[in-house]
Amino acid sequence: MSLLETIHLKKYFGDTHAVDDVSLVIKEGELVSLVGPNGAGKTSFCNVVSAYYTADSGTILFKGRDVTRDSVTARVKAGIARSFQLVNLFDDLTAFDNVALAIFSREGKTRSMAALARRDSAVTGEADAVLGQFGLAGKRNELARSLAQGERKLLDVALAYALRPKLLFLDEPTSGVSTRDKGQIMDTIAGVVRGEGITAVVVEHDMDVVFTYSDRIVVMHQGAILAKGTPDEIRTNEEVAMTLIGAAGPDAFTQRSDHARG
Ligand SMILES: Nc1ncnc2c1ncn2[C@@H]1O[C@H](COP(=O)(O)OP(=O)(O)OP(=O)(O)O)[C@@H](O)[C@H]1O
Repeated sequence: MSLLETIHLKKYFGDTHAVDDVSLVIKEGELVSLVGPNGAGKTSFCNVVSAYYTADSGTILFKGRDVTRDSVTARVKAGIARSFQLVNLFDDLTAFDNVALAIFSREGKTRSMAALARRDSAVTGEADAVLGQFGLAGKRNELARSLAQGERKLLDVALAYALRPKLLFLDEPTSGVSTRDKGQIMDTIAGVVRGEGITAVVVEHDMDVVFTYSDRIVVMHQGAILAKGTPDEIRTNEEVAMTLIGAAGPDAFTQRSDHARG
């Protein structure tokens, strides 16, 4: 069943067609990777769907309802959440307090409720459970600023997850971490979203990660959709390979990652 449908969605910045007539259906429960060269429009697409940018034209249907003109808050309430390319944490608060505050904000309360959050057993129980799901229970009392980069990325995703979305946009959740940490981060994220039946759209540059974890891949180029399909279909799509890695041949992705490893 379709969870999200964009119809002829457009967002322009002057002459830049950041999102250019994108019609896309995201089905309930799938993990979709959104890939494309720098400037392809991936983040802009996420921003328009999550209301950080206003669409110039087109329609966004979420669970069949037109949310195109709804605010960020209204879309979060409807079940759309996102994390950002640059993590969005309160650095001077502990991992636990960051999650507790996300839970409070879901309830429409504000940062000034931090002290109260710590005494609210429903919130503390849920925050600890979320930290556990993201493998961060041992980091509960550490300041966000002191966490390793991979832990910060996971905590950032945990905050978006704490909003209890039906649809979660994750903007480059593995950027800036080692290859080994990428696997661990994606294992954790995929485990949580699949376990909870959350639909996820992941912006990602690392094609090894993309091919390993995606149910479906959407390739953007110059604001538009260049291709979409299963990992096997995208892996063997020569136009996609030329656009993403500048190499031709049906095995281009495999050779490229063998080369990178070897
Ligand atoms: N707020 C903005 N103001 C002006 N131009 C913008 C804005 N946001 C995005 N753009 C432009 O829109 C185009 C698409 O950018 P976007 O960040 O969506 O691409 P991307 O595929 O996410 O790139 P990357 O992989 O580098 O993050 C780029 O040309 C970018 O400069």
